[in-house]
Amino acid sequence: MERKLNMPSKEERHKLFGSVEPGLKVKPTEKEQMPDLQNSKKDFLFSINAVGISNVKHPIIVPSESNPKEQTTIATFKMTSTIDYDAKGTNMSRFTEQLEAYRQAGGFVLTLSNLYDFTKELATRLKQKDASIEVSFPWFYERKGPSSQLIGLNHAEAVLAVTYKEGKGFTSSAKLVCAVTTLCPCSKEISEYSAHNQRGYVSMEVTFTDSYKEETDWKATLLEAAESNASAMIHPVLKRPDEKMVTETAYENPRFVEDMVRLVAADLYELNFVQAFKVECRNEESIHLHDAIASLSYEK
Ligand SMILES: Nc1nc2c(ncn2[C@@H]2O[C@H](COP(=O)(O)OP(=O)(O)OP(=O)(O)O)[C@@H](O)[C@H]2O)c(=O)[nH]1
Repeated sequence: MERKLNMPSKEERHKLFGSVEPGLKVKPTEKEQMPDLQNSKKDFLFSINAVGISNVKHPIIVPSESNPKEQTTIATFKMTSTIDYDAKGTNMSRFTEQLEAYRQAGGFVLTLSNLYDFTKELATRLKQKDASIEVSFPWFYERKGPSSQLIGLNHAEAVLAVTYKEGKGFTSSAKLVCAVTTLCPCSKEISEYSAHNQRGYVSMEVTFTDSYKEETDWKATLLEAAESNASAMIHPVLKRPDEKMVTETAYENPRFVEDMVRLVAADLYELNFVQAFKVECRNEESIHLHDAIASLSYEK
Protein backbone atom coordinates (compact mmCIF):
# COMPACT_ATOMS: atom_id res chain seq x y z
CA MET A 1 0.00 0.00 0.00
CA GLU A 2 1.51 3.34 -1.14
CA ARG A 3 1.65 6.40 1.20
CA LYS A 4 -1.53 8.51 0.87
CA LEU A 5 -0.62 11.94 -0.61
CA ASN A 6 -1.92 15.28 0.59
CA MET A 7 -1.48 16.86 -2.85
CA PRO A 8 -0.79 20.65 -2.80
CA SER A 9 -2.11 22.90 -5.60
CA LYS A 10 0.06 23.30 -8.72
CA GLU A 11 1.10 26.81 -7.55
CA GLU A 12 2.09 25.44 -4.14
CA ARG A 13 4.00 22.62 -5.82
CA HIS A 14 6.01 25.10 -7.87
CA LYS A 15 6.88 27.04 -4.66
CA LEU A 16 7.80 23.76 -2.98
CA PHE A 17 10.30 23.12 -5.77
CA GLY A 18 11.86 26.63 -5.66
CA SER A 19 9.69 29.04 -7.68
CA VAL A 20 9.66 32.56 -6.16
CA GLU A 21 7.50 35.69 -6.52
CA PRO A 22 8.64 38.00 -9.39
CA GLY A 23 11.08 40.72 -8.22
CA LEU A 24 10.80 44.45 -8.88
CA LYS A 25 11.00 45.02 -12.67
CA VAL A 26 12.16 48.43 -13.87
CA LYS A 27 13.42 47.81 -17.41
CA PRO A 28 11.12 48.73 -20.34
CA THR A 29 8.75 46.12 -21.68
CA GLU A 30 7.80 48.01 -24.87
CA LYS A 31 10.01 47.02 -27.83
CA GLU A 32 10.44 50.65 -28.92
CA GLN A 33 11.87 51.63 -25.50
CA MET A 34 14.32 48.71 -25.29
CA PRO A 35 17.98 49.32 -26.10
CA ASP A 36 18.91 47.80 -29.47
CA LEU A 37 22.41 46.58 -28.62
CA GLN A 38 22.92 44.54 -31.79
CA ASN A 39 22.21 47.59 -33.95
CA SER A 40 24.72 49.88 -32.22
CA LYS A 41 27.39 51.38 -34.50
CA LYS A 42 31.03 51.77 -33.50
CA ASP A 43 34.42 50.60 -34.74
CA PHE A 44 34.27 46.96 -33.64
CA LEU A 45 37.64 46.20 -35.32
CA PHE A 46 36.75 43.28 -37.57
CA SER A 47 34.11 42.51 -40.15
CA ILE A 48 32.51 39.07 -39.69
CA ASN A 49 32.36 36.52 -42.52
CA ALA A 50 29.35 34.60 -41.28
CA VAL A 51 26.96 35.26 -38.42
CA GLY A 52 23.56 33.68 -38.04
CA ILE A 53 21.95 30.48 -36.82
CA SER A 54 22.68 26.80 -37.33
CA ASN A 55 21.20 23.47 -36.30
CA VAL A 56 17.64 24.66 -37.06
CA LYS A 57 15.31 21.67 -37.56
CA HIS A 58 12.44 22.37 -39.92
CA PRO A 59 10.15 20.33 -42.20
CA ILE A 60 10.72 20.70 -45.93
CA ILE A 61 9.14 19.34 -49.09
CA VAL A 62 11.64 17.76 -51.48
CA PRO A 63 10.66 17.35 -55.14
CA SER A 64 12.56 14.54 -56.88
CA GLU A 65 12.90 13.19 -60.40
CA SER A 66 12.71 9.61 -59.06
CA ASN A 67 10.23 7.95 -56.70
CA PRO A 68 9.08 9.10 -54.20
CA LYS A 69 8.61 12.17 -56.39
CA GLU A 70 7.54 14.41 -53.50
CA GLN A 71 8.62 13.70 -49.96
CA THR A 72 8.33 15.58 -46.69
CA THR A 73 11.43 15.29 -44.58
CA ILE A 74 13.14 17.07 -41.69
CA ALA A 75 15.99 19.35 -42.69
CA THR A 76 18.70 21.04 -40.66
CA PHE A 77 19.20 24.66 -41.69
CA LYS A 78 22.18 26.98 -41.38
CA MET A 79 21.58 30.62 -42.33
CA THR A 80 24.16 33.41 -42.15
CA SER A 81 25.26 36.74 -43.57
CA THR A 82 28.35 38.88 -43.22
CA ILE A 83 28.38 42.02 -41.06
CA ASP A 84 30.70 45.04 -41.32
CA TYR A 85 33.28 46.07 -38.72
CA ASP A 86 31.03 48.93 -37.54
CA ALA A 87 27.99 46.76 -36.70
CA LYS A 88 27.74 45.20 -33.22
CA GLY A 89 25.56 42.29 -34.29
CA THR A 90 22.98 40.78 -36.59
CA ASN A 91 19.22 40.55 -36.02
CA MET A 92 18.99 36.86 -35.21
CA SER A 93 15.20 36.73 -34.99
CA ARG A 94 14.85 37.62 -38.66
CA PHE A 95 16.32 34.30 -39.84
CA THR A 96 13.62 32.17 -38.25
CA GLU A 97 11.02 34.85 -39.02
CA GLN A 98 11.71 34.35 -42.71
CA LEU A 99 11.66 30.55 -42.41
CA GLU A 100 8.23 30.77 -40.79
CA ALA A 101 7.02 33.11 -43.55
CA TYR A 102 7.89 30.39 -46.09
CA ARG A 103 6.13 27.71 -44.03
CA GLN A 104 2.98 29.80 -43.81
CA ALA A 105 3.08 30.45 -47.55
CA GLY A 106 2.56 26.72 -48.25
CA GLY A 107 5.69 25.00 -46.94
CA PHE A 108 9.42 25.18 -47.60
CA VAL A 109 9.89 23.54 -51.02
CA LEU A 110 13.53 22.67 -51.60
CA THR A 111 14.37 23.89 -55.10
CA LEU A 112 17.35 25.93 -56.20
CA SER A 113 15.12 28.76 -57.41
CA ASN A 114 13.38 28.90 -54.00
CA LEU A 115 16.76 29.13 -52.27
CA TYR A 116 17.71 31.96 -54.61
CA ASP A 117 14.54 33.84 -53.62
CA PHE A 118 15.04 32.97 -49.96
CA THR A 119 18.65 34.23 -49.73
CA LYS A 120 17.91 37.44 -51.62
CA GLU A 121 14.86 38.19 -49.43
CA LEU A 122 16.86 37.27 -46.31
CA ALA A 123 19.61 39.78 -47.23
CA THR A 124 16.92 42.47 -47.63
CA ARG A 125 15.26 41.51 -44.33
CA LEU A 126 18.63 41.61 -42.51
CA LYS A 127 19.58 44.88 -44.28
CA GLN A 128 22.82 43.19 -45.38
CA LYS A 129 24.47 42.87 -48.79
CA ASP A 130 24.56 39.08 -48.72
CA ALA A 131 23.03 35.97 -47.23
CA SER A 132 23.79 32.25 -47.26
CA ILE A 133 21.70 29.18 -46.62
CA GLU A 134 22.64 25.53 -46.22
CA VAL A 135 19.91 22.87 -46.01
CA SER A 136 20.89 19.33 -44.95
CA PHE A 137 18.34 16.53 -45.13
CA PRO A 138 17.91 12.77 -45.55
CA TRP A 139 16.78 12.15 -49.13
CA PHE A 140 14.86 8.95 -49.86
CA TYR A 141 14.95 6.95 -53.09
CA GLU A 142 13.48 3.64 -54.21
CA ARG A 143 15.66 0.67 -55.11
CA LYS A 144 14.51 -2.65 -56.61
CA GLY A 145 15.92 -6.12 -56.09
CA PRO A 146 17.66 -6.87 -59.44
CA SER A 147 15.75 -10.14 -60.02
CA SER A 148 12.55 -9.94 -57.94
CA GLN A 149 12.03 -6.23 -58.71
CA LEU A 150 10.80 -5.84 -55.12
CA ILE A 151 10.92 -2.19 -54.08
CA GLY A 152 12.08 -0.57 -50.85
CA LEU A 153 13.42 2.79 -49.71
CA ASN A 154 17.08 3.76 -49.24
CA HIS A 155 18.27 7.17 -48.15
CA ALA A 156 21.31 9.37 -48.71
CA GLU A 157 22.47 12.46 -46.81
CA ALA A 158 21.96 15.52 -49.02
CA VAL A 159 22.93 19.19 -48.69
CA LEU A 160 21.91 22.12 -50.91
CA ALA A 161 23.60 25.49 -50.36
CA VAL A 162 23.20 28.95 -51.89
CA THR A 163 24.97 32.28 -51.32
CA TYR A 164 23.56 35.58 -52.60
CA LYS A 165 25.80 38.63 -52.96
CA GLU A 166 24.38 41.98 -53.99
CA GLY A 167 25.78 42.98 -57.39
CA LYS A 168 27.34 39.53 -57.94
CA GLY A 169 24.34 37.20 -57.89
CA PHE A 170 24.21 33.63 -56.66
CA THR A 171 26.61 30.73 -56.13
CA SER A 172 25.20 27.30 -55.43
CA SER A 173 26.56 23.92 -54.43
CA ALA A 174 25.35 20.53 -53.28
CA LYS A 175 26.59 17.45 -51.50
CA LEU A 176 25.36 13.87 -51.46
CA VAL A 177 26.69 11.07 -49.28
CA CYS A 178 25.38 7.62 -50.20
CA ALA A 179 26.19 4.02 -49.38
CA VAL A 180 27.43 1.39 -51.86
CA THR A 181 29.06 -2.04 -51.75
CA THR A 182 32.75 -2.34 -52.62
CA LEU A 183 34.62 -5.63 -53.10
CA CYS A 184 38.38 -5.61 -52.55
CA PRO A 185 40.35 -6.17 -55.81
CA CYS A 186 43.45 -7.27 -53.89
CA SER A 187 41.51 -9.85 -51.90
CA LYS A 188 39.94 -11.20 -55.12
CA GLU A 189 43.34 -11.38 -56.86
CA ILE A 190 45.22 -13.25 -54.14
CA SER A 191 42.56 -15.59 -52.77
CA GLU A 192 41.70 -19.07 -54.07
CA TYR A 193 38.07 -18.21 -53.56
CA SER A 194 35.91 -15.34 -52.23
CA ALA A 195 36.90 -11.71 -51.59
CA HIS A 196 36.10 -9.45 -48.67
CA ASN A 197 33.66 -6.67 -49.29
CA GLN A 198 32.27 -3.78 -47.30
CA ARG A 199 29.85 -0.92 -47.12
CA GLY A 200 31.45 2.15 -48.68
CA TYR A 201 30.27 5.74 -48.26
CA VAL A 202 30.74 7.97 -51.29
CA SER A 203 30.63 11.71 -50.69
CA MET A 204 30.28 14.06 -53.67
CA GLU A 205 30.43 17.83 -53.24
CA VAL A 206 29.75 19.83 -56.38
CA THR A 207 29.68 23.51 -57.28
CA PHE A 208 27.03 24.20 -59.90
CA THR A 209 27.67 26.21 -63.05
CA ASP A 210 25.85 29.58 -63.19
CA SER A 211 23.51 28.29 -65.91
CA TYR A 212 22.20 25.27 -63.94
CA LYS A 213 18.44 25.52 -63.39
CA GLU A 214 17.73 22.01 -62.08
CA GLU A 215 16.71 20.69 -65.53
CA THR A 216 18.16 17.40 -64.26
CA ASP A 217 17.79 16.37 -60.62
CA TRP A 218 21.25 16.75 -59.00
CA LYS A 219 20.36 14.23 -56.29
CA ALA A 220 19.52 11.39 -58.68
CA THR A 221 22.47 12.26 -60.93
CA LEU A 222 25.03 12.22 -58.11
CA LEU A 223 23.54 8.99 -56.75
CA GLU A 224 23.89 7.41 -60.20
CA ALA A 225 27.56 8.53 -60.35
CA ALA A 226 28.29 6.69 -57.09
CA GLU A 227 26.16 3.57 -57.62
CA SER A 228 27.05 2.95 -61.26
CA ASN A 229 30.78 2.92 -60.40
CA ALA A 230 30.56 0.79 -57.26
CA SER A 231 31.00 -2.99 -57.01
CA ALA A 232 27.29 -3.25 -56.28
CA MET A 233 24.37 -1.17 -55.06
CA ILE A 234 22.75 -1.33 -51.63
CA HIS A 235 19.23 -2.82 -51.63
CA PRO A 236 16.47 -2.58 -49.02
CA VAL A 237 14.73 -5.84 -50.10
CA LEU A 238 16.58 -8.86 -51.50
CA LYS A 239 15.27 -12.38 -52.15
CA ARG A 240 17.71 -15.26 -52.85
CA PRO A 241 17.85 -14.76 -56.65
CA ASP A 242 18.56 -11.05 -55.99
CA GLU A 243 21.23 -11.83 -53.43
CA LYS A 244 22.98 -14.18 -55.90
CA MET A 245 22.99 -11.43 -58.55
CA VAL A 246 24.26 -8.72 -56.16
CA THR A 247 27.03 -11.01 -54.87
CA GLU A 248 28.15 -11.92 -58.40
CA THR A 249 27.93 -8.31 -59.63
CA ALA A 250 30.22 -7.20 -56.78
CA TYR A 251 32.73 -9.98 -57.66
CA GLU A 252 32.68 -8.89 -61.31
CA ASN A 253 33.37 -5.23 -60.37
CA PRO A 254 36.05 -5.08 -57.67
CA ARG A 255 36.95 -1.57 -56.44
CA PHE A 256 39.57 -0.01 -54.18
CA VAL A 257 38.67 3.33 -52.54
CA GLU A 258 41.12 4.88 -55.05
CA ASP A 259 39.18 3.30 -57.96
CA MET A 260 35.92 4.64 -56.56
CA VAL A 261 37.00 8.28 -56.25
CA ARG A 262 38.59 8.28 -59.73
CA LEU A 263 35.63 6.62 -61.45
CA VAL A 264 33.07 8.87 -59.74
CA ALA A 265 35.26 11.91 -60.58
CA ALA A 266 35.19 10.89 -64.25
CA ASP A 267 31.37 10.89 -64.22
CA LEU A 268 31.24 14.28 -62.46
CA TYR A 269 33.75 15.65 -64.97
CA GLU A 270 31.31 14.75 -67.75
CA LEU A 271 28.34 16.54 -66.12
CA ASN A 272 27.89 19.93 -67.74
CA PHE A 273 26.12 21.43 -64.71
CA VAL A 274 29.14 20.76 -62.47
CA GLN A 275 31.86 23.44 -62.25
CA ALA A 276 34.04 21.90 -59.53
CA PHE A 277 33.85 18.82 -57.35
CA LYS A 278 35.29 16.92 -54.41
CA VAL A 279 34.85 13.15 -54.15
CA GLU A 280 35.57 11.10 -51.06
CA CYS A 281 35.15 7.38 -50.42
CA ARG A 282 35.23 5.76 -47.01
CA ASN A 283 35.08 2.00 -46.76
CA GLU A 284 34.11 0.44 -43.46
CA GLU A 285 36.56 -2.41 -43.86
CA SER A 286 35.14 -5.80 -42.96
CA ILE A 287 38.59 -7.32 -42.23
CA HIS A 288 39.83 -4.35 -40.12
CA LEU A 289 38.53 -2.15 -37.32
CA HIS A 290 39.66 0.90 -39.29
CA ASP A 291 38.24 2.51 -42.45
CA ALA A 292 39.97 2.95 -45.81
CA ILE A 293 39.66 6.48 -47.27
CA ALA A 294 40.49 8.38 -50.46
CA SER A 295 39.53 11.83 -51.75
CA LEU A 296 40.20 14.09 -54.72
CA SER A 297 39.17 17.61 -55.80
CA TYR A 298 38.95 19.06 -59.29
CA GLU A 299 37.95 22.40 -60.80
CA LYS A 300 37.08 22.40 -64.50
N1 LIG B 1 23.21 39.39 -32.56
C1 LIG B 1 23.04 38.41 -31.68
N2 LIG B 1 21.77 38.08 -31.29
C2 LIG B 1 21.61 37.04 -30.42
C3 LIG B 1 22.72 36.29 -29.94
N3 LIG B 1 22.25 35.33 -29.13
C4 LIG B 1 20.89 35.44 -29.12
N4 LIG B 1 20.50 36.47 -29.91
C5 LIG B 1 19.14 36.81 -30.34
O1 LIG B 1 18.72 38.13 -30.32
C6 LIG B 1 17.41 38.07 -30.87
C7 LIG B 1 16.67 39.34 -30.71
O2 LIG B 1 17.32 40.27 -31.54
P1 LIG B 1 16.70 40.89 -32.88
O3 LIG B 1 16.47 39.86 -33.89
O4 LIG B 1 17.65 41.98 -33.28
O5 LIG B 1 15.35 41.44 -32.33
P2 LIG B 1 14.65 42.82 -32.60
O6 LIG B 1 15.67 43.91 -32.68
O7 LIG B 1 13.57 42.94 -31.59
O8 LIG B 1 14.02 42.50 -34.02
P3 LIG B 1 13.85 43.48 -35.30
O9 LIG B 1 12.64 44.28 -35.02
O10 LIG B 1 13.69 42.53 -36.44
O11 LIG B 1 15.12 44.30 -35.41
C8 LIG B 1 16.77 36.88 -30.27
O12 LIG B 1 16.18 36.11 -31.29
C9 LIG B 1 17.98 36.12 -29.69
O13 LIG B 1 17.97 34.77 -30.12
C10 LIG B 1 24.03 36.64 -30.37
O14 LIG B 1 25.04 36.03 -30.01
N5 LIG B 1 24.13 37.70 -31.24
